[in-house]
Amino acid sequence: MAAHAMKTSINTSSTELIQAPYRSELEYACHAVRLASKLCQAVQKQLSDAEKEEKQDESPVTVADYGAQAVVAWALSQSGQSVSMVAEEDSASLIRPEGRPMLERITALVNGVVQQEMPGTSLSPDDVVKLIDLGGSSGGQAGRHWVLDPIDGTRGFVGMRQYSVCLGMLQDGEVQLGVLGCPNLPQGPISDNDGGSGAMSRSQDSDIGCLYLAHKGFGAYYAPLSEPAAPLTRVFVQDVTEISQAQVMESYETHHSDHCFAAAVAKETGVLKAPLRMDSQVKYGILSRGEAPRVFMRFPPATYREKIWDHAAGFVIVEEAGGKVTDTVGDRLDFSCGRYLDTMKGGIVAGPPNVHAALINSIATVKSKTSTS
Ligand SMILES: Nc1ncnc2c1ncn2[C@@H]1O[C@H](COP(=O)(O)O)[C@@H](O)[C@H]1OP(=O)(O)O
Ligand SMILES: [Mg+2]
Repeated sequence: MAAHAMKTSINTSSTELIQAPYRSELEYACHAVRLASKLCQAVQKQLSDAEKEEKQDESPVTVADYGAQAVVAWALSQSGQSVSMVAEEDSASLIRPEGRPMLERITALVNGVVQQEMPGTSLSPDDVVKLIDLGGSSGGQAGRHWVLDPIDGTRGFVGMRQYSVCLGMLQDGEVQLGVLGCPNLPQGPISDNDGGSGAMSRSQDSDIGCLYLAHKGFGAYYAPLSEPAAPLTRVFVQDVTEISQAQVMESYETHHSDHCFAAAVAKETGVLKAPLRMDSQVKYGILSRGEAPRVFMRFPPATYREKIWDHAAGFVIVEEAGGKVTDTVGDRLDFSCGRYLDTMKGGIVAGPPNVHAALINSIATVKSKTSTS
């Protein structure tokens, strides 16, 4: 496939990224995430009041999920390089006869986005199926694999809360690039309301929508999601100088992460502030931007199998912002084992290094207290 000229996706001119080996790939990735975020925003705006109320009808999120995956695959393919992608969705349910109406809705949405980029382009339903199925790679230790969650935080998307478009790039088993599109995240200071639907109620504001990106060895950066030409700002995790003032970030959904266990760990460590509950990987973005001393903890049910696309982008962004991201025994996350993070033990702890070790110790203490009580 011939490479096409890219519109500006990020303004790397005054940053260390000028020297980075995967700078071009990062530019394509940022462009892809911006386009997919645009598609998701359009669908979320159209959610009817009934859909918001009932949260029963999963079709808007399904359409946006598939559509965002197709748009990312299309935008990455514009580089002219072959694309191997480990992504959440596949076309199995769309290629059945009863999936045809959904496939047609998705195709119309995808064309709406790609035609703005490249007038005259018209993708057929078959093209869209092929793009979605580029996500069927099994990843692993060798070669290059893009890692995509087209909508992380589907509950947040339907609930008009936070969600993110998450794209990472694995090269020989290491996450080299990460891009997080956070369409509902305020650009200014986060308040506790922003975890719920508070941020959406200020959706008329222009100060909503954030893009975080990182290149291994070359830093983590922020830009407003809708301003491709804006200069990138380098971001750093904030150290915790007073543990009582640190804030724990955790899942909004109670069944995604054990809030009681997190509260016990926070207490054991000396944290006094109430937690900030938010959906999706936006929490990694908030941690990396360092506006306040925060940490992120996730304790999923033991039966839950964690996927690489739910953490790859956030992982490299936080690490490049100077933070530490491990499982609950302090081991680095390993993204080279295929589609799942199967070596991860117990969940995820992320934060500035000066408090990360204290959290890991507290987890061990709380576990031993619960097993002996
Ligand atoms: N039963 C579950 N337990 C733990 N995590 C889950 C569960 N179901 C979905 N998730 C995933 O939790 C992540 C959301 O992060 P958070 O819990 O921090 O809001 C998403 O990746 C979501 O998947 P999905 O991307 O399919 O929505
Ligand atoms: Mg996800």
